[in-house]
Amino acid sequence: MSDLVLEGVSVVRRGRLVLDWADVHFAAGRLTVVIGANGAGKSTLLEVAAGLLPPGRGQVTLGGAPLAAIGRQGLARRRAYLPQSPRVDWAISVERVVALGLSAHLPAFGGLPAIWQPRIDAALDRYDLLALRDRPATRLSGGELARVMLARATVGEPELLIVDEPTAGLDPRHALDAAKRLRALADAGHTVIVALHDLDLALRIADDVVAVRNGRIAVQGDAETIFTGEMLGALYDVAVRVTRDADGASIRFLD
Ligand SMILES: Nc1ncnc2c1ncn2[C@@H]1O[C@H](COP(=O)(O)OP(=O)(O)OP(=O)(O)O)[C@@H](O)[C@H]1O
Repeated sequence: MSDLVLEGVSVVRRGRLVLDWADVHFAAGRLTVVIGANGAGKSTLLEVAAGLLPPGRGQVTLGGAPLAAIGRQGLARRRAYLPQSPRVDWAISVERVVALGLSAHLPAFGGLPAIWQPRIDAALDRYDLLALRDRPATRLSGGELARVMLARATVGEPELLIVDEPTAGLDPRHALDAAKRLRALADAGHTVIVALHDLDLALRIADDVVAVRNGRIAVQGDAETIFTGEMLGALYDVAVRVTRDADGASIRFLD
């Protein structure tokens, strides 16, 4: 498993600097939560980290190798990226959508080799989708589709997993389950990067935090140390109290 490192990364979109000299270290075996206000640059950071948006300046390396040198197929085998609000544009079964997560591993021609079927079944089971496997993915609720997309992103057990707001639209049971699955991947040594607005969930699952403000990395490091009311207050311009007790930590916005 490999660390993902961004060095001096800047991105200009439509003439605006939206990521300014980002130096970020995403460690293998850690779950890093990316937080920040709307428009701060979280999705941009994740797209660059996934190798989908080339930075105007700086470089991104996985296990010491620049993403460009790893190549598109090599990268597709090693990392999965789940964008914010993913869509399915035509009627394809839930099972087929999940199988798409294996595309980079499959031979170029022919059907799905039987050896992969148990992986697909396990991914459907993990995300509580067995009853929906033959349903067209265009006929699902928002939360059901979000679970399908998580199953697709994780079915290949990618070394690097990057997910943007994966729990948006999930009910509490499924959000907690999804968060636990992401945690389990990090515990198994994978590099897991998750952008989240749900700060309670972030506190619950993060090993590390990267806080983005106005296109700059405001702070990054161990969640225990830097997840404080003061840091969150400065990040979101709102008074925040972080309380830690026997049940874990919780966040209260005070105004
Ligand atoms: N495709 C694009 N073209 C031009 N500007 C963009 C594009 N995508 C994002 N931006 C701009 O880049 C900045 C950062 O956007 P980004 O989506 O990275 O923020 P974010 O922190 O993920 O926000 P949110 O929490 O609302 O999802 C914003 O000012 C946004 O308007």
